[in-house]
Amino acid sequence: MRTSIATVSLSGSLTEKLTAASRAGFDGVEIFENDLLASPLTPEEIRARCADLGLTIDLYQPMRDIEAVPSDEFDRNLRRAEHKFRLMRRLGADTVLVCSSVSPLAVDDDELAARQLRRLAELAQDFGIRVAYEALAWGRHVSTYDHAWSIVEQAGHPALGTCLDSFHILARGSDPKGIEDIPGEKIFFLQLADAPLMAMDVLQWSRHYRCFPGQGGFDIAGLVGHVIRAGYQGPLSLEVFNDVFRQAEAGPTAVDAQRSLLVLQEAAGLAEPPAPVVPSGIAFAELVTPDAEPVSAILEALGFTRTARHRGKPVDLWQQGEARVLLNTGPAARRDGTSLAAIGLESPDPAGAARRAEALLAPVLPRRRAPEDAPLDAVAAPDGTELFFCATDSSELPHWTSDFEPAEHQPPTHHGARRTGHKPSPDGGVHHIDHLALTQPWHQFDEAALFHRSVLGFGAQESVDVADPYGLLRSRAVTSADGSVRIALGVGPAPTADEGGRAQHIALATDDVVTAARRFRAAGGRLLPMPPNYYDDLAARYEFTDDELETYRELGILYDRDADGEFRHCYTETVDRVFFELVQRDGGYRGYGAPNAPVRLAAQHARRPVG
Ligand SMILES: O=C(O)c1ccc(O)c(O)c1
Ligand SMILES: [Mg+2]
Repeated sequence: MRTSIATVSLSGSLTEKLTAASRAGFDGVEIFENDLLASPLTPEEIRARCADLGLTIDLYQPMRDIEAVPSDEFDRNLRRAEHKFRLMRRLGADTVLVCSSVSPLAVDDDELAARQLRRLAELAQDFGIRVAYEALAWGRHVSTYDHAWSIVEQAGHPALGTCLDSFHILARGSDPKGIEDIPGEKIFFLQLADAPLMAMDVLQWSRHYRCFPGQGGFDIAGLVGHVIRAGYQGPLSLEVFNDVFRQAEAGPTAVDAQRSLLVLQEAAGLAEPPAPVVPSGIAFAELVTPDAEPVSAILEALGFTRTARHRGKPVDLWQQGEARVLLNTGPAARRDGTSLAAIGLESPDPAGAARRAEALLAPVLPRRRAPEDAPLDAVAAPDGTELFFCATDSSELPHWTSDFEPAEHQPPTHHGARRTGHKPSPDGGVHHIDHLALTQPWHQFDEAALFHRSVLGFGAQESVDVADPYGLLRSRAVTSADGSVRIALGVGPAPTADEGGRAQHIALATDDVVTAARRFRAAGGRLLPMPPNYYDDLAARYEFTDDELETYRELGILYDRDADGEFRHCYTETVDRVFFELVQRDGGYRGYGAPNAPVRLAAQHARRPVG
């Protein structure tokens, strides 16, 4: 279907918004009146700019407080409307949105509302314009879509129809099934916005927290299904008032918006992009660092072995069980310091995964980063992390490991060997990467969750808020259905957050975190100490033996439990942005130890040099 976006959804000048919408592949725009008022361009110039960019102007909006008012007031409203109709002619826009009145002058009289809207439609018709009447969820007397439709129906004029807005409909808790009772040709416009489910004033909710479909808690695809079954033929148009998007760069926001519509159309059965290819494991995590020493020392103390080195680049492969960490001391590190730059995802069909990603507007990266590399399909996540689709054990596909040659004087390597599953390692060894935690730029949290869900076919868990001593951290995990890939997406306290706010980490799975922690320490590793008060509290909440508790306290091991299992975890020191976590996940524990995160964050802040 045709796609459109309201200029209010994007940041910047009108010109910047139009350019971003066009580049992201939108067919049209809704011009928000304020964007036009503030623009130095004449209506004719805006019209020409849109035409140059291949955009139609699908809606001009909003016209407010028109209907159900005393007749002298209505006469003034008609005069105002006529003025706007002339403007719309100059713009080349043929549909105007009229939202239900919030005026104290408006009376609760549907018959009067219908009569006045009919009069407005007659005037509009003289200008070749159609009026789309929308119920604002906080309208004074009209606040539901079915009420707005019944007034439109009463008015009975061909130039008057209704505008449906998913936010107003779903925020009021209306049943969208009734949409199917509206004749499709009377649905003049469809505006789409999602929102996180919150208990708050509906106007504030709408003006600040709307988000793109798939980023909130509403069933937008279900609603669209009803609208399509009603026979609606117009565009799918995004109208998102959001405090974050207002500040973020328009270009990436427009791409995020277009991606949300692609996924929405797939969910509503209106489009069939290449199917998701869900990754089946983490092949590797790649750290870049300007100085290999500190991270190598930690890896070594954790029991990793440097098993191989890249044939053409300063990249080492460190391995333990199925956990593989690449340590890259190439040029990128000088720019970013120590950070998690890339993730290798085991994929049953790397080319298919890349096709899916490309169809969903993920930036596809060159298949070879350097001439000597094996060709690998790769895309960039919104935060710039490179995602490689790998097939470590496939006989037909190029191995990423073939770029590496065994390190000298090292024990025999396992890379390239057949996957044997996760062998129990009661000796405290690490057998695989349990999860990766990536901190997103402050304005890309919703985008990141939608990206990982839609491009990689992951499920997204609920977002959790974690108290940091200097702000609030939000975290949301995206995982493959079987839990073989888990990525925790976080967002730091503030745009200006220090490096701590942008920390990343690699969590390593062990069957025995106590032994693993002891071995790490015995090998010279430094564990993050936790405050004694935490262990007092653990003693109050759970029935540990004194010995057990003392062991946890001594090693800085944290504990959590859910309905399915238990979680024990501890942390290494931090190098620049990066640290490691050792985790023991027992039973079917699904979380990431979120209740312990405030204590961990405070402990990490306490270790940071004061500056
Ligand atoms: O918040 C508002 O005023 C407003 C205006 C126009 C719309 O289409 C809408 O959904 C909300
Ligand atoms: Mg609307």
